Amino acid sequence: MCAVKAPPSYGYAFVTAHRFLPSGPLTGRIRVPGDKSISHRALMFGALAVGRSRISGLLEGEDVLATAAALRAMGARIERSGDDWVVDGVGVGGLLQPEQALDMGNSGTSTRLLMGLVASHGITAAFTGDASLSKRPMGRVIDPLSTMGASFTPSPGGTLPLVMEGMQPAVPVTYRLPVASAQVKSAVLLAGLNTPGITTVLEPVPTRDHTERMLRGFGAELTVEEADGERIIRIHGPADLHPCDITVPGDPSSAAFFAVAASVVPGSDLVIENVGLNPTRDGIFRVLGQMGSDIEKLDEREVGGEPVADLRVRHAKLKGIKVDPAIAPSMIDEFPVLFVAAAMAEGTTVTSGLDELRVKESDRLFAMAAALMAAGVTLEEREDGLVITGSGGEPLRGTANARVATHLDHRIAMSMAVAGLASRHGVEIDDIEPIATSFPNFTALLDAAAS
Ligand SMILES: O=C(O)C1=C[C@@H](OP(=O)(O)O)[C@@H](O)[C@H](O)C1
Ligand SMILES: C=C(OP(=O)(O)O)C(=O)O
Repeated sequence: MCAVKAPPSYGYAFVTAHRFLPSGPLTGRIRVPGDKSISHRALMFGALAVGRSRISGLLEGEDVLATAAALRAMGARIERSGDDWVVDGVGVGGLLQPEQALDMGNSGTSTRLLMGLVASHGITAAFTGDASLSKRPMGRVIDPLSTMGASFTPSPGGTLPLVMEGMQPAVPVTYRLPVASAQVKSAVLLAGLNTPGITTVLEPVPTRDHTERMLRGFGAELTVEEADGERIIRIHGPADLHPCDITVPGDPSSAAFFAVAASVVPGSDLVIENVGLNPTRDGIFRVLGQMGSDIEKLDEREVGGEPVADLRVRHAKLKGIKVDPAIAPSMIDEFPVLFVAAAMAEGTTVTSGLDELRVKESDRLFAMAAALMAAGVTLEEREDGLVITGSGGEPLRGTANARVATHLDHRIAMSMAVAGLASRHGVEIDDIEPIATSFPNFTALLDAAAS
């Protein structure tokens, strides 16, 4: 443990550098926090229901808390109650105009989904975010929401900060997604909640389907059909949402860091409890399986309408593979840590079709290429993926003073923490503060599993 707090270069809060040292086996049982995507949606749909929803297992990460704060600013009551959270909704159409700018912090999901909600309410809202979020493209939601009637004043390049004016009643549209994005799909469907008529999203490449599953659970009239190889999702508005009790399963994106860590650190035998395994999210476990990992699903069950299991992960000799780009949407946030698994495998791993990684919290292809090279990994950065030559299970050989830059990206920080466990000298990360956006107890769990 070497944590050094220092003033940041980007202007607020603190940065905390941390060296993740080579580790002994990961063992025992751990439980990762609630799913981030489901937590955002539970708060939003609860806020639009008439009555009180109760949420257990909510992720208390900064991203989800930014969603909660924004919904409060628009009239919902959201409070922690013991271990649960309660949400008193305002009803679809009932969002109030926020008095101040909505601070979205680091969270793309909060921003794009809330823009969808505001689009069909007769209110004006300003959205701001941190240095990372302020670089991310919002044109992808501005385009369809404009055709529904909302108007926008974004910063140059279609980014935050921006001001938007919703339109009530908005106009129902049929929108074919030009990019495989659950955030864009959800923004249009959420705008459709308060739009009279049928709003349709055509989805050529399936993405995570929590919005569809959960909106139906809250009582929306939403149908999903498949035709000519695409999903057709229709929402009938205006919708009446009824309150729900929701149990949020563990986040597979968070579990992935521990699944890779236990796979690459010799002697590991770790159980990760309560992991959500929705087929639109479980690509990482399928790809690790193709690489020869030893991951067993125990006690498969359903939690909150989602498939869940405990995962027993044992150290295994991984081999490099060519990753099918078609699997990317079901593991889009897990590529940084997959690259670490590839760095420890025998042979070469080739990834492609990953252009979307360039517009996440950081350019994740660039950031991971630079970080892994600093950790001693041989790789090639291509336009749409990385080609990584694995160490064959040998600890990564970076120099003792190598330091990696996380670019305000929690997933780069956690992936390189895992690389540190499997390295000869450890890996120093310039700033671990962003980890709190999605996985506040990450280092505590790592210390517990590796002790
Ligand atoms: O809808 C969601 O909850 C999310 C969708 C994905 O983003 P895109 O829709 O931009 O791919 C993912 O990267 C993000 O962490 C969460
Ligand atoms: C991309 C991510 O989140 P968001 O888009 O919500 O910032 C992520 O959590 O990896």
